[in-house]
Amino acid sequence: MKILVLNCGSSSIKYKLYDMTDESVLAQGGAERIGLDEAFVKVTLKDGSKEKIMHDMPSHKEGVKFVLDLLVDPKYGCLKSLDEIDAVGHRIVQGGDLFEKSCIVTPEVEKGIESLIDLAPVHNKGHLAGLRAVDALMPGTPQVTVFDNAFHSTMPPYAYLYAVPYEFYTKWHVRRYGFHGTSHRYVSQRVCEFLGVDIKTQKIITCHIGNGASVAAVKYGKVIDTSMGLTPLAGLMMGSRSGDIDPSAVTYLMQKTGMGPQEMADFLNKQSGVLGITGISSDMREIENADNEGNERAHLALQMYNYRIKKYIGAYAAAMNGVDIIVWTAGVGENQEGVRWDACSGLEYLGVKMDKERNHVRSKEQILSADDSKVKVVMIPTDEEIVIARDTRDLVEAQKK
Ligand SMILES: Nc1ncnc2c1ncn2[C@@H]1O[C@H](COP(=O)(O)OP(=O)(O)O)[C@@H](O)[C@H]1O
Ligand SMILES: CC(=O)OP(=O)(O)O
Ligand SMILES: [Mg+2]
Repeated sequence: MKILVLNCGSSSIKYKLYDMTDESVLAQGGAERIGLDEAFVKVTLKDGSKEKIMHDMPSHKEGVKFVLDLLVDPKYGCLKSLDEIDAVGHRIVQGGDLFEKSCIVTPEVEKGIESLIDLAPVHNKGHLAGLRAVDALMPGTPQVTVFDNAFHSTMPPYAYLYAVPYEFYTKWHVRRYGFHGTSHRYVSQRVCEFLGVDIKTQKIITCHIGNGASVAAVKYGKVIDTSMGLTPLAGLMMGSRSGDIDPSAVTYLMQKTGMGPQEMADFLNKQSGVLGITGISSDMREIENADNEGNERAHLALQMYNYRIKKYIGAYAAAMNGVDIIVWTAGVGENQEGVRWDACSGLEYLGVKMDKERNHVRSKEQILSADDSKVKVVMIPTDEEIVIARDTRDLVEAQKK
């Protein structure tokens, strides 16, 4: 069975084509700057090298079409015909309380995802455009949606409710949902396989630190709390998102500046976080470089960023009455040793003792803590796409029966 996995962002499409007989990746790449000038696709070639192909993609429909064209291209692809693709799996960030499990796409599912656009404004619009583009270009091909909030659906009400009038929850579904669930699920399960322990006995804190970033408390295999909330804006400080902020600061600023809700939401999602503090970039590699060159705001942003991760680790150790494993994953978590080192320093009281040499590593399954550390700190490179491909295979096969 061949499965195409698509992660359609607001201006990007990441794709991976799998042969599910051995879960090998047949083709992969990513389109960027969709809807903007100078759009391009970066394709990983068979020898592992990457090539950038400039191509105008005014919308996701053209983006998906170009990705599909590349899959049947003799140089960049590996298929003779798109008919060889048995199913397409999509990452969907917000399923709200409509979707707590992966599902086969029907017109009702599409409508449900559309109704949730306001609760993941940066993400759901692109996902829907991707689903519809596949519908139009590969009619009849089964599609499966895998939701970022699904793994967090085990949180108890006392963790997911906000302390506002209860009707806000019953009428408007305002509550904590949590995101990056596919990643938190993958790394919490994988770290237990890696360490040879039973997940049902472990208290795990998973740190998914990428451009979007979140922490989850996974107790005995189930999420009991996570840092993102109603939308992916809450919790940690991120590339361009504020993370936690006093709601009064938001209403105060709206009064003072005359900004409306949409404009304010744009500021909090796109102009805040590391970008907002430094004025340099939302890309953590650039911030690390600027810090090394003595830029004070970059230094401050890193201190804020790491301090907030540390606070969530402490909070979730308290929530679980201890912690056995801390996992680091995603772009920053896998590549930036300084972030891991700072966020895990000063946690000796919890039984965390990092090993500097082991921590000097990138994107590899590896223990980062010292042998005598009570808590195992481990890096597990995330693989959201394989989880999506497996769910897609399972649902499509079950439907055939
Ligand atoms: N070698 C690297 N490759 C990719 N991202 C990296 C690397 N080192 C650091 N990063 C940082 O990781 C972040 C992107 O993480 P990623 O998990 O890809 O985010 P997202 O999936 O939310 O786009 C950026 O801030 C980037 O600077
Ligand atoms: C939910 C979320 O923040 O996703 P991403 O990290 O891909 O932006
Ligand atoms: Mg990501």
